[in-house]
Amino acid sequence: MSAAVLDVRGLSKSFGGVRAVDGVDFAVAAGELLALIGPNGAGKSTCFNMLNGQLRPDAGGVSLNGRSIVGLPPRRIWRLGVGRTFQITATFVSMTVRENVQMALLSHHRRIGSMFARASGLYRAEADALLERVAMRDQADRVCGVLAYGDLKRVELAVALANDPRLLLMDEPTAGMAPRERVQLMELAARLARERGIAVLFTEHDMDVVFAHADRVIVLDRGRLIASGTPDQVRADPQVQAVYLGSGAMYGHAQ
Ligand SMILES: Nc1ncnc2c1ncn2[C@@H]1O[C@H](COP(=O)(O)OP(=O)(O)OP(=O)(O)O)[C@@H](O)[C@H]1O
Repeated sequence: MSAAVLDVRGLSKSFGGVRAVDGVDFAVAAGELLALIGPNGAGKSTCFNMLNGQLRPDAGGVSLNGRSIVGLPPRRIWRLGVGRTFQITATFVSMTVRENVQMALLSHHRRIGSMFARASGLYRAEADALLERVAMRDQADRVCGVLAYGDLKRVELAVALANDPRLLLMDEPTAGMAPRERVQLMELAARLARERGIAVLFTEHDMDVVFAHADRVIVLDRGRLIASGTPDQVRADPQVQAVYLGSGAMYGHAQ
């Protein structure tokens, strides 16, 4: 396994008396898909929001390729190579698929100041190359507002890739998708992660997706890391089974 892209040590955050994230340690390597799972309220979103700078940790360290990013504003963290795909898709619905990716490329290359109307030829080839990678090239001229949900998620992946991320945070990437689309999206994410050496951290409620696509899994419960290992190790862990007992989630049913 290559050196960690993301290294998290003792990460902690409380809200009032609630220890939302409590002394959590983990690392993600280049090309690796790490799933962060846990029941509702376990601390997954709080953890994500500390990694992307939306929340400041009370304690702990977060480093990206050996550089501390704790306390940096979200924009700076994004610039350093932390991309994110959203549960609610973050594309501009009235713009075309290609324009959305061009906008992301303009922003990455710090040319967002140039008038977009005049700049519509900029990064067109790069945008099309990214769209090719996510199998959306043939829909480049459609406005995002008319796309099927699964297609929109692939555009969102291309938008995230435009920033050339070292770490990609995917917040429930397959929520709202049909089973076949879920498999396709996660296979695509895994392929891109390996090709580009991107570390991927994702949260997911669908255990089929987690066990089929994660290289490793970490489990939070009430803010604490209770298990980590391969999908098989985590599935067989009695503490993990106890946390999920009765939810049916460990057996592939909706939570
Ligand atoms: N801004 C906030 N103010 C107060 N409490 C919060 C806040 N954000 C989260 N919490 C609390 O922190 C705990 C962890 O919440 P968090 O949203 O991180 O869990 P989660 O694992 O993402 O849950 P879910 O799967 O339901 O999205 C919960 O008890 C939650 O109520």
